[in-house]
Amino acid sequence: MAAVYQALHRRVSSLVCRLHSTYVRKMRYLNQLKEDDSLCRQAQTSGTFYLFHNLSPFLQKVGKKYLVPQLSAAEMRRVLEKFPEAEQWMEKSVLIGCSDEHRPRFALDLGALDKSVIESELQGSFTDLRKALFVVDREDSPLLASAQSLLRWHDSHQYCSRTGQPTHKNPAGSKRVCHASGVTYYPQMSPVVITLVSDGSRCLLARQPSFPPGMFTALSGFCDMGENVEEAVRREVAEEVGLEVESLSYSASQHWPFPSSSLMIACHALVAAQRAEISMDTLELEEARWFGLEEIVEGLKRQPSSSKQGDGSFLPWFPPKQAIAHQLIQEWLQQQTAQTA
Ligand SMILES: NC(=O)C1=CN([C@@H]2O[C@H](COP(=O)(O)OP(=O)(O)OC[C@H]3O[C@@H](n4cnc5c(N)ncnc54)[C@H](OP(=O)(O)O)[C@@H]3O)[C@@H](O)[C@H]2O)C=CC1
Ligand SMILES: [Mg+2]
Repeated sequence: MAAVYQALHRRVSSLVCRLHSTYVRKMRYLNQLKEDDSLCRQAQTSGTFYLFHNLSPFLQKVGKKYLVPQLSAAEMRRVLEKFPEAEQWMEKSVLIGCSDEHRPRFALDLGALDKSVIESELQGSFTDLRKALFVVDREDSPLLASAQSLLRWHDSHQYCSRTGQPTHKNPAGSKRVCHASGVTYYPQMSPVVITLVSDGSRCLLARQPSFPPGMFTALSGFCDMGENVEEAVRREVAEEVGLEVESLSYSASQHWPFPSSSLMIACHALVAAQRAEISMDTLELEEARWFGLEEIVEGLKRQPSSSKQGDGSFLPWFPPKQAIAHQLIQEWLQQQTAQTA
């Protein structure tokens, strides 16, 4: 009877499994790898690897395109064989996803090894993430950003903040544990609000002194402890430009790896047109001003390289498509165009 029941159970489970979408099965598999250490160790032998060196991803230039190569476990072993000290280094890798066919993907930072040896062996170069994100294919950018953030988190959480003892990564890299205190540490992101303020016919963009010349973007700021998104938006807009938000709406979110790991929560906010005089926080911002529809259209067309004028000043340009600020500006433009049509 028990055997019949077990067979029936297996049949129902496999039917349920087949009914699940590719996405659901993929997420379940990834979760299993995080929970089951021996399964994850086994997966490392059949997975693919993205390489980093001191947090810079490895890219290959083919013609004009920059590719993000995935190395097989065998290729990884061949690279690591060149460094006797790195024999066990595949264990340092962290799980960053899997293909639809459940081939796991890992990221590994080889920062302590001679980078020129790896670059010539694999015919490519370790490239600063600030450049890499904007030259690789659009679907590769989020992967590089989250892989680097996870590697950065592990690098900066080597010790327990309670005991000072080393912490230990689980095979998937989804947590670190201090054996002395029993404390488990999980990777963290800082929530940041990014807000495109409008007065109904214009939108407000600002620049910090550290931005490249001519670049303007939406207002942003880290959420304070205990704050919700609405409170953070209202406070940041009040602090940075002295305006009071009347209403706001959520647009989208994005993980952003700079300077460490942030969850950017993007919103549109409205201020009253008759109370739209800017009073800028000069400690954080260099310039903050209203932009009309035409100026936004022109700014979106402009490249950083074409923004410099004969007199040395710069015409405004906006963040590239990969940044959520770009999406906010595009949405505002569409809304204005629809209103004026
Ligand atoms: N993807 C996108 O489209 C955009 C992304 N951004 C990102 O948004 C983030 C926040 O924007 P920003 O205007 O600078 O933020 P804030 O307006 O909050 O000001 C930044 C300052 O806040 C302090 N701070 C408070 N909490 C943190 C924390 N958890 N981590 C780091 N600093 C903190 C730091 O001060 P101190 O150093 O004095 O301690 C820092 O200099 C930036 O990292 C930026 O890269 C911004 C615009 C567009
Ligand atoms: Mg700010």
